Amino acid sequence: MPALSSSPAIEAEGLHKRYRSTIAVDDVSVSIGAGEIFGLLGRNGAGKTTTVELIAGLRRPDRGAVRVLGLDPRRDRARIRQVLGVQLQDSHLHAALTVAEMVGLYRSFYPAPLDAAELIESVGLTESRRVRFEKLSGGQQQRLSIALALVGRPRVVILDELTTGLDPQARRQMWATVESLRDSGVTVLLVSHAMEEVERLCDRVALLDAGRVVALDTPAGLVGRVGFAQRVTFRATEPVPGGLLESIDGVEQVRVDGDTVVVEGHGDLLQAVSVGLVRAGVVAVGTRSEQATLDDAFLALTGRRLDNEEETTR
Ligand SMILES: Nc1ncnc2c1ncn2[C@@H]1O[C@H](COP(=O)(O)OP(=O)(O)OP(=O)(O)O)[C@@H](O)[C@H]1O
Repeated sequence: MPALSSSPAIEAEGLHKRYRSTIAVDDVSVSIGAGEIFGLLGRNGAGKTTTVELIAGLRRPDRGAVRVLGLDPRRDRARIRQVLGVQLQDSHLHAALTVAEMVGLYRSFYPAPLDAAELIESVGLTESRRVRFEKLSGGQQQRLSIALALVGRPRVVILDELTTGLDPQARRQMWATVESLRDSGVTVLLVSHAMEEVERLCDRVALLDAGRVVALDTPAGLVGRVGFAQRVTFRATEPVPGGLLESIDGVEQVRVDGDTVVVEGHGDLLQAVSVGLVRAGVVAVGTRSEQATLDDAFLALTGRRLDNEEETTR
């Protein structure tokens, strides 16, 4: 096998998967470098889970090819199992086994597994180590499935919806776990629909929509495609004179929805808008300023927000 540093850890080319009438994955190609944290971000049903199942060798693509550390995940199953850790949504684990028993069982599959007590502690399950899987909360089950993905010291890890259903503290703990994986050179493929998580953790992100990669870049690179950098929102106590906001330096777009005004643009927008309103004698209340986010990038690229509740907003 060639030196890992010079060859991608994961290479998928032209992946295609159809379930009856649904095209779940449509010509997806990604090349993920060793030691990278790579995010697959998209709405529910975008094809994220199917894509990682194809990469992990759990499903057969209709077309396309996959290599993980130079191995074919479907042909080289035994070797893949030693180097690839997979945590999928809805893992069906043995309901009657306790946390400690499950970790013990999985440790037996690997030549140099992680220390059981340390692993259980790292996912915050020490107090629950004698609790059976079926009695764990959803968040605890999820943390156990992550521990089991890591137990064999994999060089590549696939994590599907890492922190869905976890409380904020457990979520931060999981993020720290992923960051320490990266620090030790492990390649992480992270599936998520939580943009905050992706923005914080990922070196690069593929935005997936309706089975296709619509953009692939660093989080900052994706946000840079939005067309504006800042958004200022306020409520006007009286109508804003026509053209006033549009004439302010840096303003790109103005939207008015009832008494709420949204201004998008570049530079020190908050300062510029505030000064412009004061000069015109307009009193603004509830003013807030935000940076453009991955969600804005997703909206700009697909016309829909990542958040499934909110359909097209412009
Ligand atoms: N086993 C299956 N049989 C039929 N259709 C499927 C199957 N698995 C997924 N699909 C469909 O394929 C599409 C992609 O699903 P997939 O689970 O890969 O998306 P996802 O982005 O992971 O979504 P989620 O975040 O909801 O898991 C969806 O339309 C889904 O309904």
